[in-house]
Amino acid sequence: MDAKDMGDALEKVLVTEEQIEARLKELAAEIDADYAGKDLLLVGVLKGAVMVMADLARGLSHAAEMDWMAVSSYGAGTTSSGVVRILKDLEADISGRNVLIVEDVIDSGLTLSWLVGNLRSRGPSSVEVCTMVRKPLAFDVDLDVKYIGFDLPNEFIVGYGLDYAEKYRNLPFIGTLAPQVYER
Ligand SMILES: O=P(O)(O)OC[C@H]1O[C@H](OP(=O)(O)OP(=O)(O)O)[C@H](O)[C@@H]1O
Ligand code: HPA
Repeated sequence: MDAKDMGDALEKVLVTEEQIEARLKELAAEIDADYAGKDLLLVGVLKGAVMVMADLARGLSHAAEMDWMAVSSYGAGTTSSGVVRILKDLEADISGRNVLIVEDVIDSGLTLSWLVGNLRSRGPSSVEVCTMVRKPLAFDVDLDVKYIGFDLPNEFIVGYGLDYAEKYRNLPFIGTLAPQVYER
């Protein structure tokens, strides 16, 4: 799916496919350097992180492992409920491991702060966070995010894994939707 397939649903592109690709290369180089000689387990948060996980992992020289969690913090709408439930847990035992959580977006920060606390309680050597997008509300939460793709304003975004009502995850760029989409 691309902009031409969206009809009047696309409002604007905020981050292009080329910008995402270039930034992921930089982040992969940083991660390779930081974890050189160490074990690394990438933990993707389903479903939104699928795209960033796939592209980031392929950009690494490190023989990192991958595992997945699914948590639910959003209902059908566009605001976080703050209540987090584990829908799918990790298969890996992370005690003594270096864990890097891979996310598509940190918005209110509620999902990540809960997830970091949950994973820390399992005795890993380290827990860090990599996100494609961070939004300003996350500054209000005490969260240390080591790898950030883009800081974007407080607007609802779709594409590159991010959905509205489960759609638009398969856009190669990140953008906003025209207001009429929310009224349909
Ligand atoms: O910082 P927060 O306000 O907590 O929001 C961020 C979370 O919301 C999105 O997931 P969502 O629950 O929409 O699930 P999805 O990845 O399956 O779309 C996103 O992937 C993050 O996990
Ligand atoms: O802006 C967003 N878009 C899609 N999903 C999200 N989950 C939190 N914030 C967002």
